[in-house]
Amino acid sequence: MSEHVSDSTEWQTLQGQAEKFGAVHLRDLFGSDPKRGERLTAQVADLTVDYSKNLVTDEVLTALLALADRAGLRERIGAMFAGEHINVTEDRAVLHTALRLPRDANLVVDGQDVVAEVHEVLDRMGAFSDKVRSGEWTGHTGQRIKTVVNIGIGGSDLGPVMAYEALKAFKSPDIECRFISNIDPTDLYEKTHDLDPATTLFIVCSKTFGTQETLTNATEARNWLLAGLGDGAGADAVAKHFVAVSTNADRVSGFGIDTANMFGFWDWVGGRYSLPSAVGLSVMIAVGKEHFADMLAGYHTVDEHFRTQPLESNVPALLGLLNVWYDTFLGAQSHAILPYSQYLHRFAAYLQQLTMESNGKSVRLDGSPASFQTGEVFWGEPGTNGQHAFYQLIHQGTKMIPADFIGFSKPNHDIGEMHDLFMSNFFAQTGALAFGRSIDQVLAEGTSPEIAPHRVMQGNHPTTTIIAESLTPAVLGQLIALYEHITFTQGTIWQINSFDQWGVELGKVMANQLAPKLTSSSAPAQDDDSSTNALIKLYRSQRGR
Ligand SMILES: O=P(O)(O)OC[C@H]1O[C@H](O)[C@H](O)[C@@H](O)[C@@H]1O
Repeated sequence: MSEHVSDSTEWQTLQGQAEKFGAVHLRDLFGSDPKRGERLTAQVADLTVDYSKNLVTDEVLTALLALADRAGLRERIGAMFAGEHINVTEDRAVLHTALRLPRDANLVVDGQDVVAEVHEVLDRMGAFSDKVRSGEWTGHTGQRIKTVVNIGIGGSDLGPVMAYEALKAFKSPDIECRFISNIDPTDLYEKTHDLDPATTLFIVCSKTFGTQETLTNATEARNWLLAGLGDGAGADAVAKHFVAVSTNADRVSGFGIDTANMFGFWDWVGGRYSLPSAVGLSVMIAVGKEHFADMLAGYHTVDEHFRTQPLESNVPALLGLLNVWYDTFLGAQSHAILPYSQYLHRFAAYLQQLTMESNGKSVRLDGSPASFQTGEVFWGEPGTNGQHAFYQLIHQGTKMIPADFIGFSKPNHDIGEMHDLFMSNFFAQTGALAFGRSIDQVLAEGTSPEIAPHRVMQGNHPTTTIIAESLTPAVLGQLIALYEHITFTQGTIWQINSFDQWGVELGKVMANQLAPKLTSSSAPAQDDDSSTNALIKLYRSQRGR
């Protein structure tokens, strides 16, 4: 580990291959190998992954696998699953994979029986969600809960809201979930103004229980609840309408939530990896503990694949290596996530935190600056909406944007011919992106020579196609674990710490320092830079301060 992977001969080999890669076209790669599509398709759990439309030759794939060996990917995978403190800047184990171990597994880390603790919390979550779903858990006035409002941000929001939306087809018709994340008061207002406090349960979800946005929203939600319930509502009412998810029991009780109503997790779960922990409580209440268990089992099958498969058939490792190829060697800046499923409409947003907070780093584990490009910008929208918005730039723009197309053979709701039409777009797009339309084809269609260049599509745009039979809780867990391990693979090659997020901290500190200058009419806004000073002055004058 002391040596830099970027100084290795394997790295240089890939640089050499990248330099001559401009001449390679997917048309030729498919033309010279009629079985490429089948050959470069792999299976992980229920996911069929066709990576044949990527800009790689067998030579490049071999070189990428050699790079993975050089970076010690196998050993790093082992270290993560064993609970070694691979998050060196926080001296923590990285054990989100333990959250989905089956009950009969064994894992003792730092003297802690991890599996027993995980299942103890899962059991408490299951019992609680059963009570809420059945109506046995009632609010202050004795009415059953109709709306569960999760208050959290970042990893304490994006996972739950994504999974809740993704699994709508599996949710109880009697319970709706809402998610408040932004400290913008309009978020709190919009999510609560039409609710009845008597039938609303808040889950205050925060790993640290120190996040300004979440604690402020939770305080105002408590005010809203007590005001709405009226005279006599106090600590007893809060106990009926507020539960907490956190690693910090002291702060939870300091906030006024009984720790009997707290669901814990551990510092070895990063926020962006925390959906399968108690952070998923809102999702469990919505879909039931059995479906939640199916989701965890789905995660686990991909975890086991990643842990045990040789790298040449290890799907998350291969896709992670492809991302390194595009990003570091071919200079791609971004990566599109294009799910052909409306239920996955928050999936790209979820992956943004997972991938960009993990791999948005420019310093290596040994403290030296990374001398190459790391983490890509992840972005995307569900097909076919994206087609009518930004696909033009992918098809005919000047940028290389590798894209993941995620689709399902069976829809959760089948209506007429709609799903076949939907999926015909899915298949058509990856074909058009790969093979394009030549000038000869365009002219042969009768287009005038002046217009023809505008209608030519160069093709050669890389895509990966991921298909499952249908979007179930298990498949959702598999998809998330796939991307978690892709992210891990990239971070390992780059020798960065994918599990800290120091960059986020500065903004938090500065916001807290600035807050008094916005609210106090006396404190002059003078000690910041001239731009910030002027902006604060404007803000204060518009607020009448
Ligand atoms: O769950 P919390 O402790 O409230 O943290 C919420 C979020 O806050 C941050 O600033 C981190 O960058 C995220 O990784 C985290 O998910």
